[in-house]
Amino acid sequence: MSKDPCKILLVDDEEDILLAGKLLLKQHFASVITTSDPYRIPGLLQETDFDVVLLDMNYSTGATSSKEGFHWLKQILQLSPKTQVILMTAYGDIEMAVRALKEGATDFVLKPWQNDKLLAILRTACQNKLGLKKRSAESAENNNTAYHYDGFIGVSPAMQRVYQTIDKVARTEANVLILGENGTGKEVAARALHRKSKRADNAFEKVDLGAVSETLFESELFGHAKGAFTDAKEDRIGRLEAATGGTLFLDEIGNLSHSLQAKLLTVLQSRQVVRLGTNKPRPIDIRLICATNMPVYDMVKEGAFRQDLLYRINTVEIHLPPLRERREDIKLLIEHFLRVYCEKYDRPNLGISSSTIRRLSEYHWPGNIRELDHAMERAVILCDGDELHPDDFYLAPGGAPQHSQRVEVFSENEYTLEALEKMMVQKALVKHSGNITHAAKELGITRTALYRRIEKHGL
Ligand SMILES: Nc1ncnc2c1ncn2[C@@H]1O[C@H](COP(=O)(O)OP(=O)(O)OP(=O)(O)O)[C@@H](O)[C@H]1O
Repeated sequence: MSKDPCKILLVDDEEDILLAGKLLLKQHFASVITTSDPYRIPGLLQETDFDVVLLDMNYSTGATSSKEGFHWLKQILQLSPKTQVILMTAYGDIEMAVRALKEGATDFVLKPWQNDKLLAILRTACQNKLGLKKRSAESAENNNTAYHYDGFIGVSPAMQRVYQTIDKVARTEANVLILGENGTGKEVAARALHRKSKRADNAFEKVDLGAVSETLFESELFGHAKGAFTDAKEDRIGRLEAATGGTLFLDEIGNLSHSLQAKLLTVLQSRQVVRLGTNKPRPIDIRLICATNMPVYDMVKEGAFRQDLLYRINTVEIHLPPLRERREDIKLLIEHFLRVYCEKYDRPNLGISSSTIRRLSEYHWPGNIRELDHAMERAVILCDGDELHPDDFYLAPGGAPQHSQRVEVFSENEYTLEALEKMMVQKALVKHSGNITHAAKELGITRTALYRRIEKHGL
């Protein structure tokens, strides 16, 4: 899973909240800073251009008035007007939260938070902020936009066709199916479609169907009433309802089992959901975007994917070409990621030799742009000199998948759980030529869990 390029500041006087928040958020966002002292906010805002501040409302012992929260909300908006502020409030403080929205907060979240709800709110806030940043950057440097297109970098004819299709369909309500290998930018395309649509001011709700278990599917997508099942402690809105007015992005739709395909189809046809444990249909007004790296048309022929569901979701199709089929974009992407990581890791003098660019352009990038992104980040971190050379990249000769060269052999003494886990992950990646979905399936874990392990073991 790719991290949102978003910088978040979490302010709360309870250390437990800070720890839980940091552990959750750093899996999904590029940078997460926490502080228990609100008086540090002005200094931290001066040091870092935070995209979002997640702010508790009360700091003094026993305080419940939220006066401090309002004070800090005002301060943040004065010091950094584009920063999105999300307030954390206790249950029952809804009136106060509404007042805070009027005073400039972007949104609020109830404590204790539900992880997926918090992540959805933060993602939307990040998109708002990044959209603002992008718009002001675009007007400031028009000369540098020739190869940029709403989150994409690339000038190849294949990408120009993608941009044209996005421009044509974004403002319609057509359902869009985005096809392409892992890491080719399917989510980037989905977000661009949303940002350019009439629904841009409403939610962009992403559901990774590869990561939702069969048992939780209905409650996650359709919601549930309190008591609908043992763990249903309170009423909960589903992701489809949450997307109402906006865009629902169903990622990895090819991974859906047959029975879940039927359930999803029923909802899409009727345009209403019934929360688990209730019998009241609720209308949903969504624009649907789906994506997959699976060969859905072959799957239909084999009976693994329902044809009627495919016809419902593929009004317009967008094919994202693999990087090896648009090599003219590789140099631009290398230069882009080099700029990003030199800034991130404070390496202003680091460059790249033209022979290295040539070598990287010849490689076949089975993991596409995500692999190039990670390779550049790793190289910038590890390079000791002022110029990146081919040796700074762990690329296989002849362009074979990167993972194939890197399976290590463990001796008996090294059979720790960690070592075994690393070995299993490597083996699965090699077997499936770096295809994350297939490797995750073989390992019996979600794609998100696999990405986490790849990061953890530095693969
Ligand atoms: N054309 C592009 N220019 C710049 N960055 C890109 C481009 N395409 C993709 N990326 C970046 O590459 C990474 C992978 O993109 P994204 O998550 O959209 O791919 P995906 O096809 O949805 O992958 P998966 O199928 O594995 O979910 C992200 O960090 C994204 O920002």
